[in-house]
Formats: sequence, C-alpha cells, structure tokens
Amino acid sequence: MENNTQDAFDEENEGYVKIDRYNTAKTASISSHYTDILTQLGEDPQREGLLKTPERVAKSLQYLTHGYAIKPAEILRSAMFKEDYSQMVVVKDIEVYSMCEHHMLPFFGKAHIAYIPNGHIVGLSKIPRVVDAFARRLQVQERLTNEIRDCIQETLNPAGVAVVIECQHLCMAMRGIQKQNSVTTTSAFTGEFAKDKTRAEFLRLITARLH
Ligand SMILES: Nc1nc2c(ncn2[C@@H]2O[C@H](COP(=O)(O)OP(=O)(O)OP(=O)(O)O)[C@@H](O)[C@H]2O)c(=O)[nH]1
Ligand SMILES: [Zn+2]
Repeated sequence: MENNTQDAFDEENEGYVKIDRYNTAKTASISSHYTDILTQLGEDPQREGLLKTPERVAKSLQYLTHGYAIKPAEILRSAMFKEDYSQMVVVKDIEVYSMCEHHMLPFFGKAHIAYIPNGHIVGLSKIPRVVDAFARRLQVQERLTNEIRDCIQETLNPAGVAVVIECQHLCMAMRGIQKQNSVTTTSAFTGEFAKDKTRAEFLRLITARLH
C-alpha cells in the first residue's frame, strides 16, 4: 500500500506536526462526494479521464488545506536564537497560495514580512513556513495577514512586526466580476511599525529592487 503518511514538511524538526496528508478514510469519503458532484455537473464519472478524478481532487484538497495540521508558533519556537541585533529584518516576495473561503477558489501572490528583533532572531526559513501554515487553509486575505502578524508578535515578541500581502483572487477573475488584473493589498503592523518613519522604511525596502 502506498505510504501516504508524512509530516507536513518532510522534516523531523520539532513543530512539524505529523499529518496523514492523504488520510485514507477521508480520501475515500471526499472522493465519493466528488463522484456525485461530477454526475450532478452532467459528467460521466465512469469515463476514462474521470475515473481517478474524485480521488485526485480529494488528495488535492487535503494538500491545499494541510495548514490546519501545522502549529505555526511551534515552527517559530523551534528556531529562535538569542542575538544582539535590533535592525529591521525583511523577508520579501514570499509566494502565497491560498484558497478563498467563500468560493474555494485560489488566491495567490506575495507576502512581505518584517520584524525588529527584541533579543531574539528567528531562522529565516521559518517565516515563509508560518505564511504557508496559515495560507494552506480556507482563508480571507485579511485574516491571513492578521494571523501571520499575531503569530510572529506573540511568539517572537519583537519590537514590531509588519506584514503586507498582495494577491490576485481567481474568484474575481474567472467568475463573478471577472477582473483579470486586480490585485488586493492588505497590511498589518505592530509596535515600532506604528511609527511613520519605520513603516516608510519597510515600504521602501519591499518596493526597492536590487537588480
Ligand atoms: N474581504 C475579502 N473578500 C473576499 C476574499 N476572497 C473573496 N472575497 C469576496 O467574498 C465576497 C462574497 O460575496 P457574496 O456576495 O456572498 O458572493 P458572490 O455572490 O459569489 O459574489 P461575487 O463574487 O461578487 O459574485 C465576494 O465579494 C468576493 O470577492 C478575501 O480574501 N477578502
Ligand atoms: Zn472567493
């Protein structure tokens, strides 16, 4: 039998919760609903191209929502280091793939995140991991933005956190209002980033291009 059990990141570190990514019972149950849905859409679920589609969709949906099984605060806690560095740390252009909770269609784009250390820094890769943990759920962009900010603020306790997310929503492009190029920007700040000067520096850094 195919071994579907793996942890969320194929790593053994603390904070990476073991998940049954393609839980067998869940896959079977979701698949059977999709067989029904295909019929209701006027398709023939028995035709060759669709035979494995319900199972594929079931696995795909479990992957696209695997963030529920991840504990983002533990990810940060697993790589916090005491360091006497108190300048802004910016990680920008982090790819975001999420699903809007209203239509279950993708929204995707980039997150730009900064924090000002207050005794501790965090392993750089952990910031995109936190983004993924919250993005891989059914979301709205505003809540995604706030959840990332709050997780970093509450766990790392920095002097400030800044989160800017820019995304395109397929529910606004493929259907509904059908605006192909609109981009939604959301932002959330804490602490030092309430100050105009600090916020302006962050915004300058994320819009600057080095090459
Ligand atoms: N604020 C916010 N709205 C979102 C997000 N993703 C999708 N939406 C919106 O959710 C709203 C749901 O509105 P409804 O009127 O209930 O749904 P609908 O009839 O499908 O709306 P239309 O998309 O306008 O056709 C729509 O305006 C979507 O554009 C998000 O991340 N944040
Ligand atoms: Zn939507």
